[in-house]
Amino acid sequence: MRLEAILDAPLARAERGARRGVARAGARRGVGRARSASPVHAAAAAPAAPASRRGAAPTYHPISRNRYVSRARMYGTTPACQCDPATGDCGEQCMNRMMQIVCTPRTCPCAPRCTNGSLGKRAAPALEIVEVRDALTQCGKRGLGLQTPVRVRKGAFLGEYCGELIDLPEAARRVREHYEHTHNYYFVDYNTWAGELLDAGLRGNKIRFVNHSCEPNCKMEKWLVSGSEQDHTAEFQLGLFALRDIEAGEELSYNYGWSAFRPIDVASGEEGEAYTPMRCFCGAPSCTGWLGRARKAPQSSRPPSPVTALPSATPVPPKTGLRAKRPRGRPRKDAQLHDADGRAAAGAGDAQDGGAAAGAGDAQDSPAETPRRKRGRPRKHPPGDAHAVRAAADVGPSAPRAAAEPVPKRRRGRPSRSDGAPSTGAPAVAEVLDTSAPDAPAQDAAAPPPALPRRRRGRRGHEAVAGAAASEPDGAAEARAADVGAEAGAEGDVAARVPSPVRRARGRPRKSGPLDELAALPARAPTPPAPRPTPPPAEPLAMPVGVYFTLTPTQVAHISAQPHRRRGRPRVRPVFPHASPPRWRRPAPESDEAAVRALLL
Ligand SMILES: C[S@@+](CC[C@H](N)C(=O)[O-])C[C@H]1O[C@@H](n2cnc3c(N)ncnc32)[C@H](O)[C@@H]1O
Repeated sequence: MRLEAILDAPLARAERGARRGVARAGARRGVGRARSASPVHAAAAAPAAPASRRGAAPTYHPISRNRYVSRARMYGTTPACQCDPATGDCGEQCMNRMMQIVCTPRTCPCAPRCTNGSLGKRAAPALEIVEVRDALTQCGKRGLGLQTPVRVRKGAFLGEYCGELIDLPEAARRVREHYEHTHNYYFVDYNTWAGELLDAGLRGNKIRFVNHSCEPNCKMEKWLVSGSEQDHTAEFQLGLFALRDIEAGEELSYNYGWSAFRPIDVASGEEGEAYTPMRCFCGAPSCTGWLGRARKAPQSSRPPSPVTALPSATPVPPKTGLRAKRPRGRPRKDAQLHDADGRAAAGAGDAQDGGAAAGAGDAQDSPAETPRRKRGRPRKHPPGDAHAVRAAADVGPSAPRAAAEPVPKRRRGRPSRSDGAPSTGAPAVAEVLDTSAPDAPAQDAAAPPPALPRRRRGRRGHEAVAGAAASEPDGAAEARAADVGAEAGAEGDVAARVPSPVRRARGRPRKSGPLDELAALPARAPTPPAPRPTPPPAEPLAMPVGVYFTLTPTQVAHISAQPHRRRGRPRVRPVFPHASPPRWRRPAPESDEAAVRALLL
């Protein structure tokens, strides 16, 4: 008896805590105590613990706003809308609302009547969410689900997807320690380019229970709540909205856009090929049978990844949405590496994270388009001048609409492969892959040295992988690099794809060298290349997450107009909206004497 009491104590404490938490939440939202006694609720809202301890699905801590685990929250301003405070309340015509930007009460002209505030504070939909919480229900093979007990109109806000902001190494750790054996994943993509996810597995709210459907009745949207992409201070909120009128008792669902999460995929255009297929049990008439893209899932030759898939947020929009941004010109030579559709999809997916910019830039690396870049007006700034790019795209959060203007300038200004300037763009895995395959014959001594542009592309791609490795201390990036290499083609050897030191040499090509002497020798019968040793299977690090495709064209243009970002975590810049200038900024010297004195100090 005493032993049982001891064993039951943690669970009992957890359930008491869960009841208290639910009761508190219910009291805030006007829900009675009786509902919190449901065992489903107790299990769902109990404090988090590894599932292996109790042999049950992992529980979670209920939270009502995002927690920042891998970094501190960044603060910044959002643009003020143009609504008329006399008549408007930031309704459907609010510019911020249309761009999925949350109004800041401090700057919104309609405050305090603004209805476009933080998703977590939107009062009217919150009532619906409370009702949805009580409708947690067993959904067979899909586990728990969420349904609404009241009728919901189209476009209604149903709740914010709350979770913990984590980076990729932390996500990998959580998958291995908490989620892998449950096959339940609660990651959604937060900032692709920064490698950040929102995880509702350990801490979250009821929106985490919304299942995937191939014919969803909801959609997940990503709203900017503060800061800007340009300053790397952007923070977001994810919200669930009704796609159509939803009847009472209907289960809520959205299209996860399930895919393997690898930041470098953003640039490669190979999104969707590497994830571990998971069967979809949504039961929709048009169900593809798989979470994600059915046409690609069965083709995956990779063994099931231990770090498997997880849901994403929003449905993949028609890929034609960004096709207009594709550089004009002849069709690309390499259909796989420069897949326009893949690029468009990837660009759209991370458009919020600057991915569209990278997509456009990488597309211009296509040899077919190189001559086109040299036409037109001469550049005002030297190629690769980040300031020039920034100046062309200098749109602050207070001028979101002007962001669409500089897009073409920026793209023209991107350094060509032949001008020798360092790339300002984010190197893509596509570059690694593109370099590898064509340059493989260069190992043959009789072959001429490879062309310089390809060497550059390969080097940049290599640096991308190396940079990622440097930023991830536990070697996750190496694993990912190997993973990407394995997924890139039949060879699966990322080491063989990384250019040799000779090919990575900077500067003009040598006039003569060992390779030239070899090339000058009389031709001989080509010897078949020696078979490459099969590399040991790399530990996969594909963490399936979704990609958000919810940007409006204006938002896409806004992000496309911004300079490329570094990979890895963004540099956090302090924001001083109201404070005096920082101390380290000395006032400009007024005279030569003052300037000399300032130099001497
Ligand atoms: C965000 S959770 C959704 C809530 C989950 N059903 C639960 O019980 O906690 C995502 C997980 O639900 C399952 N799931 C959701 N939709 C599904 C579907 N259409 N078919 C199969 N499994 C699904 C998958 O295991 C997935 O990893």
